[in-house]
Amino acid sequence: MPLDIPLAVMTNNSPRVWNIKRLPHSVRNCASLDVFKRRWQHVQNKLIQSFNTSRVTNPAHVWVEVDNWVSNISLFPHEDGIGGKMLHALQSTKIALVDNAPKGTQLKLLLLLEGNQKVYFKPKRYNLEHVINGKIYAGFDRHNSEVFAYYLAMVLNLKWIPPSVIRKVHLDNDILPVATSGLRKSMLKNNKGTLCIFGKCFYCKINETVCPDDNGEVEGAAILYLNKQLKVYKSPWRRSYNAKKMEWEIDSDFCMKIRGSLSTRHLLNLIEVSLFDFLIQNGDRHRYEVYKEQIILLDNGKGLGNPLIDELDILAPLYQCCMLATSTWQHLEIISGGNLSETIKLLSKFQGIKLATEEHFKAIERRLLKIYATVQYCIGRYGSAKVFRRGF
Ligand SMILES: Nc1ncnc2c1ncn2[C@@H]1O[C@H](COP(=O)(O)OP(=O)(O)OP(=O)(O)O)[C@@H](O)[C@H]1O
Ligand SMILES: [Mn+2]
Repeated sequence: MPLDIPLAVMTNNSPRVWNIKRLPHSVRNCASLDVFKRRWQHVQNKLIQSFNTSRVTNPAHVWVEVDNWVSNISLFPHEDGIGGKMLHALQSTKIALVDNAPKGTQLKLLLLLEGNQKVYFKPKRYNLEHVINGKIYAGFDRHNSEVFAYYLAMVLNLKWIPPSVIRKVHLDNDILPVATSGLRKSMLKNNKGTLCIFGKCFYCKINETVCPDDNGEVEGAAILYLNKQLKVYKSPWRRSYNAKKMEWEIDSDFCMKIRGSLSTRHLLNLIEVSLFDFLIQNGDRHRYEVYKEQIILLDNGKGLGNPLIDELDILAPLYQCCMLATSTWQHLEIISGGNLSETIKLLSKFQGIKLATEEHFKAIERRLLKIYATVQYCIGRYGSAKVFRRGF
C-alpha cells in the first residue's frame, strides 16, 4: 500500500467520508454556491458555443486554422464553433492514405486525410459495457477513453490535448483502396472469410485482430496528430510494471526529493494531470510529452477500464505533494454537483456519440468527491496557504 494516502480517503467507501460536511469549506458554503453556479454557466456556455457546430463546408479551411494557431494558453483554437468543426472534419474528411503506426505498443493506424492532415486511429477493442479486470494498466487501449478524455479535458479547462472523436471507417471502401502495402501485409482473413487487421506494433499479435462489423465498418478514435516538436519526460510517478516497487511507492518524502529537480510550475502541471488521470483511472502515464512548457495529454486510452474501482495511488502526486494551482482548484469548485458528467454528455451529443455507460459517469462523479476529500486532507495537514499555489 502506498504511503501517505489520506486517512479520510482510506477509510473508504463509508458514506460518512463523502458527506458534504467534509468537503472544503468553499464547496459547501451556500453563498459561494451561487457564485459557482454563475461562473460555471459562463464556462459551459462557451463550451457549448465551441462544440455546437458540426457542419463544415470545407475541412481544408479548418486544418489551415488549426495549423496556424499560435497561443500560450491552448493547443488549438476554441472560439467561434471551431471545436465542433475540428471534430466534424476529423470524423468525415476523406482518407487519402492509411498505414500502420508502429510507434508504441498498441495497434493503431496513421491516416492521412485529404488536405494533408495526419490522424492517429485507435480501433475499438471492447464494447462500452466491457469491464477490464486485473492490473490498472491491463487490457487493450479503449478507443472511447481517448475521446472521453478529450471532452473531460475541455470541461476541466485543460486545453493541452489533441481533438479526438469517434469515427467509423469502411474497410473495403475507405481503407483498402488507399492502404500502403505494409498495411495490406498486416491483414488476414478470419474463419468467416472477413478481412481483419492485426497491425504492426510491439504487442500486435496475429490472433488479436480488429475486424469490421456487419456493415463492413471499423470503429475507432480519430485523434489529431500533432506535428510539433515535443519533449519527452519519464513520469516520476510511473509504475514498475512488475513486482518491484517504485521509489514513490515506498518513500513518504518522495515529493520533497523531486522538488529539487522540477520547477513548481511543472510539478503543479503534473499534479493537475494526476487529477485528470484519476478521474478516468488512467494508470499508464509512464511518460509524457511537453510542448511550450505544458504537459500535452497524449495517449489516454487506458482509462474507463472498471467503473467500480478507484485506484487511489493515481492521485499520489496530489497527496504526496499537497499542492494545487489555485486556478485548478477554482475550476474544480465550479464543476461539482454533476456539472462535469452533464457537460461531457451534452458536448459529445453534438457529435452524436455515446462515450461511456452510466456507471462510468457515476464513477467520475464519485472520484471527483475523492479529489475534494484529498484536497481537504491536504488543507487539514498543511493549511490552505501552503496547499494552493499561484501556478500557471
Ligand atoms: N496525437 C498525437 N500526435 C503526435 N504524436 C503522438 C500522438 N499521440 C501519440 N503520439 C506519439 O506516439 C507515441 C505512441 O502513441 P501512444 O502512446 O498513444 O501509443 P501506445 O501504443 O499506447 O504506446 P504505449 O504502449 O507506449 O503507451 C507517443 O509516445 C507519442 O510520442
Ligand atoms: Mn498507451
